Amino acid sequence: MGPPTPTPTPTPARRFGRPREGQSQSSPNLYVANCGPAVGLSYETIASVFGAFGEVKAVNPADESGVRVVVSFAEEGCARTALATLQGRPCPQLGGRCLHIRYSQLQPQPQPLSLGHPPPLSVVALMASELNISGLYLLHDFVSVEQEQALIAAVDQRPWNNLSKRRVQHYGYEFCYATRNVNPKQKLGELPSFVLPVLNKLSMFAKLDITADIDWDQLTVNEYPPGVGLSPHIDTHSAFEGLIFSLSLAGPCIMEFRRYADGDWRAKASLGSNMKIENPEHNSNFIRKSIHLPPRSMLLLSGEARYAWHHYIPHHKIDVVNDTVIRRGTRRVSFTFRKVRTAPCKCDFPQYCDSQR
Ligand SMILES: O=C(O)CCC(=O)C(=O)O
Ligand SMILES: [Fe+2]
Repeated sequence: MGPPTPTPTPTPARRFGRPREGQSQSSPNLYVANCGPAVGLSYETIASVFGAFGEVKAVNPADESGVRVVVSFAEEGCARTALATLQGRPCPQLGGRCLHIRYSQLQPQPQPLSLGHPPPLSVVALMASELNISGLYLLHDFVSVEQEQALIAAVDQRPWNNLSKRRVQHYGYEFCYATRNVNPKQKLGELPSFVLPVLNKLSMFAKLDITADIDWDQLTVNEYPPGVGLSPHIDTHSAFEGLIFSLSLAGPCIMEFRRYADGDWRAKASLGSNMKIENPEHNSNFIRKSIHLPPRSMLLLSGEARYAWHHYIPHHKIDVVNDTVIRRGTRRVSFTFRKVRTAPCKCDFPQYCDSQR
């Protein structure tokens, strides 16, 4: 068997192109060649280098090569200065690479409705910063393809528990789906040694001013067959501490975040409201934001993202990420790292908090 082909990140590449005839030749978007995750430069690093010229709204892959990106500034003037300063010169902050830069324009797109699937409900973000949810972070390429393979091989050698639509493994503490909680008095053991490289790398988040130096003691591995998702939920506040990391492996998914206007949908149902909301999917009183989680990316839920937003993986065989149609052809395996809570939660979101009711 040859080396695994990394699953390509769906890109908004076709959304951008060279300015066409009749289109303005300058733009807030820059096409930048010779940098990207394939040469060890993360989107965050690129955003910070270009951020020296003004507010960067997004850095997107320009195609599936991993060495071409589109940097979108909030203002055209900032793109102009960045292009004039960086074009064709070695950039010390980007490993001395010589960048090839030109303007790039957002191109009008045909609607993909003829493909026989519903239109996307909302724009799907590729970077957490686009969602503007406090405490939500996404790091692309958090593990290498080789590490991904080793992690998957390790869990495939261990027994899976079958749920109705997906399989799970629990380490550290068993997670009980009926109570959505753990029994803190029943420790199964330490986290397995095959996740140590991942745990060590979590300290990278310290750069984001988050103390990630935590003694993680609960790991849930989820295996989702193609098209299987996860119901909207907030991880029980009293069960786990305030940082939850989730590593996506093998296949991608879209994760939707929902902020319910009336607090927790369950609170309303249990108050005997005549709205009879038994399932959050029947309550439309929320705002939603979606993000694409590619394989090998690490998601962090903290603060408001962890405590006040439901997270949800829609049950779709086909996801539409902006103009790109992605078939979930492979299983997705996620590793969710959590710290079991030993004292009541005292978060700033009592309306969602089972410790504060
Ligand atoms: O699969 C994931 O990334 C999320 C899993 C999750 O939300 C959970 O186990 O509570
Ligand atoms: Fe969760």
